[in-house]
Amino acid sequence: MERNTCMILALDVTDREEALKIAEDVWEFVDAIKVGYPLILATGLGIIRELAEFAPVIADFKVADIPNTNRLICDQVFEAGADAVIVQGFTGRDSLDACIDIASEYSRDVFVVSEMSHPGGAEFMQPAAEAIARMALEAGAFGLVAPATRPERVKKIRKIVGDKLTIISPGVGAQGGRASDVIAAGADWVIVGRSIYRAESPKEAARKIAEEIQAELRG
Ligand SMILES: O=C1C[C@H](C(=O)O)N([C@@H]2O[C@H](COP(=O)(O)O)[C@@H](O)[C@H]2O)C(=O)N1
Repeated sequence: MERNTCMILALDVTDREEALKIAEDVWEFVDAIKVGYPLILATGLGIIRELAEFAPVIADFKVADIPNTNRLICDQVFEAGADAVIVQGFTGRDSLDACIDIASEYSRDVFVVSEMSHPGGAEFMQPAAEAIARMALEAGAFGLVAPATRPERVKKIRKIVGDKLTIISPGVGAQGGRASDVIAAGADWVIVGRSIYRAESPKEAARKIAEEIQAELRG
């Protein structure tokens, strides 16, 4: 993924037309579009190829099963045209390896969730987050998901992986995180959903956040 806007759109709408309209409106302000169960369950996997016309697509399925099932899932995801997949790390190294093996067959990328951004992410995942980050690094993942709601955690996880893994951070806006704070803490991309797709003008909302990020990067 080319890094220039440092922003990923989380397109969690459940209508195909609305999804395509928002993608058309905001594509110039994002480096990728993240889709997940809400949109895919509502419209089917075909939306991935349609959105790929606007930007690289990250399939956020939080893949978290035994190795064989993970393999089967990731095969479908990349067959559908996704550029990357988001998987959970808490299921352990063999399950992660299965995802990375399939991704490398398609020359595609795997992001591993280290710690989730909502309050519950601090209960069971936070204690394991650093070990998951180390595992992702050793396993050859492309990147990590780390919480924009806790920039100090992103800083800690960045220390563990150095510049070897890309960090993408959800939790900006609706969950209380600030884009500039988490970029300053070491995230490479921020993931933004409701603050854009629920805005009066998604285009203007995306422009505003992109400008905030660029101001932070200029220092
Ligand atoms: O820890 C995580 C993991 C997960 C992810 O990105 O993998 N997300 C996703 O990021 C987006 C934030 O949306 P909004 O809150 O801007 O509307 C949604 O698609 C969430 O499912 C998190 O919010 N936190």
